[in-house]
Amino acid sequence: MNEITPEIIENVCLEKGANSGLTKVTLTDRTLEIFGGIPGETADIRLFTHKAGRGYAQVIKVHNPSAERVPPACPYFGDCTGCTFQHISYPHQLKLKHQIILAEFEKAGLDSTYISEVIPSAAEYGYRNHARFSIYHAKLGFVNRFSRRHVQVDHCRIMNSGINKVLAELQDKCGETRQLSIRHASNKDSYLIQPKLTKADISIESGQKEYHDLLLGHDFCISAASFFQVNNPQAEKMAGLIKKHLNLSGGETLVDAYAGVGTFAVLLSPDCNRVIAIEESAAAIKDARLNIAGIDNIELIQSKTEDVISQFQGQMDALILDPSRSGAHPSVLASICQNPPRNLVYVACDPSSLARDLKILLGGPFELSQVIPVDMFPQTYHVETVCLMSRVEGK
Ligand SMILES: C[S@@+](CC[C@H](N)C(=O)[O-])C[C@H]1O[C@@H](n2cnc3c(N)ncnc32)[C@H](O)[C@@H]1O
Repeated sequence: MNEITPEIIENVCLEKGANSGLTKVTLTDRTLEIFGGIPGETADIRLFTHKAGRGYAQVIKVHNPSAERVPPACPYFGDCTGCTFQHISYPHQLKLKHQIILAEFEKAGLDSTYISEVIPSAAEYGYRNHARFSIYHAKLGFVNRFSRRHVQVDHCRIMNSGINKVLAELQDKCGETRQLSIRHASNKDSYLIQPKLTKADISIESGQKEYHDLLLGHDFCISAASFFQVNNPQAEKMAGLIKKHLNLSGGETLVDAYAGVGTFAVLLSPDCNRVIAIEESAAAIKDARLNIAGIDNIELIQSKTEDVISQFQGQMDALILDPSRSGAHPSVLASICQNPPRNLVYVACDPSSLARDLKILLGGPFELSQVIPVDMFPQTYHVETVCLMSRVEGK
């Protein structure tokens, strides 16, 4: 068990931290990770937890604010730790995200010169179409990741206006559940609340099995259990980057691995002869079946990518890999290296597993064209990365 302590330590110098958006303080007996700081600042910090020479603390007073420090837009920032970067100017957030990817590349011994500037999100706030609230005594909010204290949140600045409307409606009324997922389309008047709420004072409909949203004008059905990109305009930009790199001329076979509800398969299908979309989740495949209605060149395969990718040896002209945070299974990478498509795009939400997987692909028959970070998640340290690769001729 961590020890909870109100200890305050004054005048510590904040150093560059690990890649979780936190700064670091090195004391004689312990190293602390610090929320709310910027490297180079001197600050007073309040200790949350410490154990075995490690711990977490939060900035409570800054003595020499960085030029990049801005007032957080949200009154909950710090109590709520969902956002880690609200105290940092948006251009500097982008620089930090660039550095996070660069650090992972350097750790893995990869050439970081391919990493371009981070593509900013036009909306710095109000961009998210999906919220997962924790509930305590009927109140919706988030759990502070260090103190584990529940923080009631009446308005979340990074969620879209639809989610905030539902939040206002449901605040204080959700005692029948501990978690609540609210998804609200960015481009349609469609929403989903799970689980179903049954209390008499709740007038809003809940328990929807799915909702719909538009990406590049295409209607996608998304079930409660299915993944969908949380920042629509950035997802559209990402699809554009992938399309440009794959440079399809209509005759190719594209494999979309980790396909979700068919997002990239659908958006790129007009450019190919055949699209094979592989996805393990039954819910996402069910959605994808609806999403490809009327498109006759997409085949859906419900399977783990590692169990089927080798079946397409010699058939793949182009490949999209968009795995979850843990990255691609080693056997997927081995299979791709054995039978390389001409063009490959790896979309990653975790820079560390990306670097690990790139090491294998670039040690094989691929070369990097460009690594393009896309800011899907302003105000947080998270970053999406689109890696554009091609087969090295003769390899
Ligand atoms: C980051 S999401 C990407 C989804 C989709 N490409 C999109 O942009 O909406 C990763 C997807 O991979 C699926 N997945 C996770 N592990 C998998 C595996 N081993 N094989 C196939 N799909 C998997 C998840 O269910 C999820 O839908």
